[in-house]
Amino acid sequence: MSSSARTITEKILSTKAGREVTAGDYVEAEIDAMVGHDVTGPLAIEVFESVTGEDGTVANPENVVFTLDHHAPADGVEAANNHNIVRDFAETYGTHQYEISDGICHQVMIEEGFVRPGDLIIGADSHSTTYGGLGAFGTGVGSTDLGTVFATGELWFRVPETIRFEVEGALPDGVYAKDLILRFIGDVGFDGATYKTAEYGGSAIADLPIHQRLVLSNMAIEMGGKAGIVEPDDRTVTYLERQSGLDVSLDPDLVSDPDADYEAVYTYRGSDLAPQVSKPSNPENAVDIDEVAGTPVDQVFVGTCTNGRYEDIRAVADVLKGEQIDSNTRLIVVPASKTVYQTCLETGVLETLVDAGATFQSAGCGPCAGYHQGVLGDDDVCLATANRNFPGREGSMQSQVYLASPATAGATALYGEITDPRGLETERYDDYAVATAEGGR
Ligand SMILES: CC(C)[C@H](C(=O)O)[C@@H](O)C(=O)O
Ligand code: SF4
Repeated sequence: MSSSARTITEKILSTKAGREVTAGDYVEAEIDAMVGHDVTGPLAIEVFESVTGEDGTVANPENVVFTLDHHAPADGVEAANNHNIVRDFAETYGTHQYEISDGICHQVMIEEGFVRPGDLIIGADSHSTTYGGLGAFGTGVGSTDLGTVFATGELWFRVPETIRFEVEGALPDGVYAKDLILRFIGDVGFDGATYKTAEYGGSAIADLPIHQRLVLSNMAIEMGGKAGIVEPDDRTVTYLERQSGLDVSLDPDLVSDPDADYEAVYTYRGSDLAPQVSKPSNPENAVDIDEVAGTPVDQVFVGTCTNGRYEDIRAVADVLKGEQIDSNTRLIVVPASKTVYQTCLETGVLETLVDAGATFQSAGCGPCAGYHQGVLGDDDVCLATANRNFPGREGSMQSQVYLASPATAGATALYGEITDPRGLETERYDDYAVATAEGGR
C-alpha cells in the first residue's frame, strides 16, 4: 500500500474537509443536501426550533429537502398534523418540500437532482446510504442531528474504513443486484460492516444499470454500513442526465486507488450466484432460493426505496403479462415515486399488473415499515422486494416476511408460493415503450 492511496470514501471526505484525511480521522464538513420526511421531519424541526429560538435561520435552505412519504396520503390525524408541520416549516424557511403524491425521499432526492457523484448527503432516514449508488457519500442521521444541521449546514464524521465486495463476470439470468446484496449481508451478517463503507466493485458491478446499483447502496445499512458506494462512471453520468436532468462531468479521480487500504475484500464469481431469499426475520438470513422454493405466500409486496423503481415493477409485469396472480395470493404494488407511477401508466405496465390482479397504490413507502396500507395480519406470510424483514416490520409481530428480487416476486405472485424466476418463460415485452436509461436488464 502506498501511503497516498485512498478509497473513494477517503477522497470524498478529504475534499469536503479541505484536507487529506484517512479512515479513523474526524472531519467537519458542509453538507451538500439533506432530507427529512413525515416521520423524522417534525422532530428535526422541533430540535431546530429549540436550538435556534424564535428567529432561527436555516443555513442553506436550498440544500434542505422534505418529503411526505411514510404516511402518504395521511392515514390518520397524527400523520396529517405531521404533514402540516413540515409544510409550514418549509414555507416559512424556504426549503424544498415535496407532496404526498411525489414519492419516497430517496427516490425523490435522486430524480430531483439533489445527488451528484462526490456529494456529501445526509438524511434522517437509515436508507440514506442509497445515494452511494451514484458515487455520493450518503448516510443516515438522527432527527436531532438533522435539526442541528438545518441551523449550521455542517456535520462532523469519523472517516469510515472500507470493506470491498467484488464481483467478477456476468450474472446468470434471473440473478440481480438484489440477490447480490442479500448474499453479501448473509455472508458478513447484519453487523458485519458496522460504521464501515461497503464499496461494491468488479466487472459485474460495472455492468449493472444504475437502478440496480442503487439496490446495493440502499441495503448497505442492513449490514451496519455507514455508507454503500459504487464508483461513478459513464453510466452514472448518463443516468443523471436522463433521470435527474443534471449535467455532470465525471471526475476520473473519483474512484478508489488500486492499492487503497481495505479492511476486508470479499470476492465472488458472478456465475456462481443463484437467486437469493432472506428468510424471516432478518435480512442476513439469505439462502439460495432452492431452500425455500414452494413456501406458500399470502401477499407479495413490490415497492420501497430498494426495489420500487420502474424497472423493478416492469420485471414483475414481464412475468405476469397475460396471466393472473394465484387466487390465494395478494399482490400489492407501490411505486417509489410519482415519476415511476407515471412511467408505469404510460408504458402499460400498470394496466398489465391491474389486469393480473394487483392492487396498485399511490407512490410512497406503503406497508414497508408497517405504517401504511397493506399491512400484514397474524398468520400472513409475505414475500417483499423491501430491505427489512424484522419481526412486525410489515404489520403483525407474528407475520413473516421473506425478501427477494422483483423477478422472484413476480414468479411468486404467479404461483402463490416462493418460485425461482429462472426458467420461467418470461418475455421482455417491447411494447412497454420507455427504455431504461442504459437499456439495462
Ligand atoms: C421511519 C424511518 C426513521 C425509518 C428509517 O430510518 O429507516 C424507515 O424509513 C424504515 O425504513 O424503517
Ligand atoms: S420505503 Fe421502507 S425502507 Fe425505504 S424509506 Fe420508506 S419505510 Fe424506509
